Amino acid sequence: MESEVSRNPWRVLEFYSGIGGLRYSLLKAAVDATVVEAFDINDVANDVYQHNFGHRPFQGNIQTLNAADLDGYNADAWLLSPPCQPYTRQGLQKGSSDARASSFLKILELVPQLLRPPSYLFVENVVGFETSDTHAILVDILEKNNFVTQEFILSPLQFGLPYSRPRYYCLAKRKPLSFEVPEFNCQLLRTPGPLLGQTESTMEKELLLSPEYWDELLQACQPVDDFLVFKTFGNRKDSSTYSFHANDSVKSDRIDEENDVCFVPSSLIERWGSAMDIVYPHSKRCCCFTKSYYRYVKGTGSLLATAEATFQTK
Ligand SMILES: C[S@@+](CC[C@H](N)C(=O)[O-])C[C@H]1O[C@@H](n2cnc3c(N)ncnc32)[C@H](O)[C@@H]1O
Repeated sequence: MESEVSRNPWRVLEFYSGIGGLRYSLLKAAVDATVVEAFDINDVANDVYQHNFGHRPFQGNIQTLNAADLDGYNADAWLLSPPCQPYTRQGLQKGSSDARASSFLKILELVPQLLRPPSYLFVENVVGFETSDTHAILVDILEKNNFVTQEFILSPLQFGLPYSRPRYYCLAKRKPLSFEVPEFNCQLLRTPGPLLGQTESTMEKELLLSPEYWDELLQACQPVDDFLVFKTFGNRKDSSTYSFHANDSVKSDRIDEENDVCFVPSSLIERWGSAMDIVYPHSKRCCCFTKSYYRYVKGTGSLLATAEATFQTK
């Protein structure tokens, strides 16, 4: 992809920048690119982004941007990870009629008005987006504005990363740019092979349905520990288990600051049991951490415990 663009480094706009996941991906992809602006409405996310990258995103509603604003950045590539709540399988799946979809629809509507449209687009969302009316609008607008697309549903596990939730990705290039394997245009692909110029074979498609394929991926991927910033967690305890007593209070047990240990109190484990998704540094999978992390037992992410709590009676 890199050699196709005349300008280096690429000028990139990161919409819905959050804490900067897509910017990290850009770094990892080792593309010669510079993020000329990031946009997010949430000040806490922007604090984290600023901490991570030393640049504070433009703080405001993306819906207020107009074509002249976007042309002003003269960007080669747009990265977009719009809110996923309108499309999640657990949600109401209101799609484009959900107010949280409006800003993305507005950005798409601006594409035909641009004097300097981007050459590349990258869209990320949850599984469920691909069957939504917003998806139909995305594909229609891209096609009418000379973009070719390839779409994927991929799990980070397929790249050796301990995160098990598959995601929807759309890659778009403006003609005359093209994909290495154009036969995959306008298809929804489920293996990373086509990204590397390989075909998605019938055998691979069958493999995707087999639990053994996913088990093997789980075994082969890196542990969560490789991605933890605070490696000192739990170091001051000799063992990886952490003891506390039956009548210890729940509220203060979540993080033991003195010992730099995070754990889930066994009283909670006993109460909620298998409903809780607890992951440890050695785990080979986890699920998305949301802003309601730990406030609910289910659906707000895996709980990270750096030590296992053991239950003791006094
Ligand atoms: C799915 S998250 C993106 C996550 C991001 N890729 C990351 O790595 O953290 C969606 C983000 O869009 C932001 N957002 C939602 N609606 C917005 C709007 N209308 N204008 C600007 N930002 C918005 C939210 O604050 C949230 O950070």
